[in-house]
Amino acid sequence: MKQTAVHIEDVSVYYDQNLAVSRVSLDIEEGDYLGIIGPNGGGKTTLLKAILGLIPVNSGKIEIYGKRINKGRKIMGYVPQMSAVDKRFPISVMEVVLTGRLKQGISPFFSFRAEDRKKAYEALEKVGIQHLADRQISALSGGEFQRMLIARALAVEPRLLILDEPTASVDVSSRAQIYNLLDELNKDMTIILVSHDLLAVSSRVSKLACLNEGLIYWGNPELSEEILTRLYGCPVEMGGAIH
Ligand SMILES: Nc1ncnc2c1ncn2[C@@H]1O[C@H](COP(=O)(O)OP(=O)(O)OP(=O)(O)O)[C@@H](O)[C@H]1O
Repeated sequence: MKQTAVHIEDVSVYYDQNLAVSRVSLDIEEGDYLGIIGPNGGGKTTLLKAILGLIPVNSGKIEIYGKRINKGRKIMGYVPQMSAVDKRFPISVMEVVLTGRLKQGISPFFSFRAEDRKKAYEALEKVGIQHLADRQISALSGGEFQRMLIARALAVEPRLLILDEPTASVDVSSRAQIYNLLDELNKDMTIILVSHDLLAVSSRVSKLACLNEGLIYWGNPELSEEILTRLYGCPVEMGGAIH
């Protein structure tokens, strides 16, 4: 039997008095490729952050490979929304990817080991931008920037890769490259992907969760008109991305 990678049980998250995620329960099995879709403000990023242990849950519990979150965190790689990252920061691609190798409790005179540099370079090779290792991040295209963020998450050597809209702000060919890369990575790791790209998500993922505060649907990636209407509160075309 497959191991449960993420166990989410009756989880609710509030920001002050405002409910963002309401009583969500779902299990993600080892090797799954879960897509999470839903309207703006539907709680997708909040749920990802709760899985990562970046924000506390107000009720319910989350376990990563059978353990409470803090212990599981080292096995998760996170690709945040690109808009959450300052592109103007004067730092090279390699330096960003190396931050994925940082351990907690480092000293002020910390320096990366040769092993860290090797792993970071391998992560860049995996996403196909090793030739950009020394480039400043301000000089990257949208697609290259996204792949750098994925490389940073891979440098953690995660069992679980969590991505928040990795195809936002990239062109059609970069989008296809990123989806192909995720298909490849899914051979070795469990993936959770938040996306507004309904067609791509429903054709690539192995499980689908539809979130609008509460879980509207969870199961095989078969999107019906009825589910989409309930999710977005209006009739929706499958054709493209929804923002
Ligand atoms: N740091 C915060 N403080 C207060 N409220 C927040 C905070 N972050 C998110 N929220 C609110 O929580 C709700 C869920 O937001 P969240 O970002 O999780 O949604 P989302 O589904 O990821 O949206 P989007 O598709 O637009 O990225 C929204 O109403 C949002 O305004």
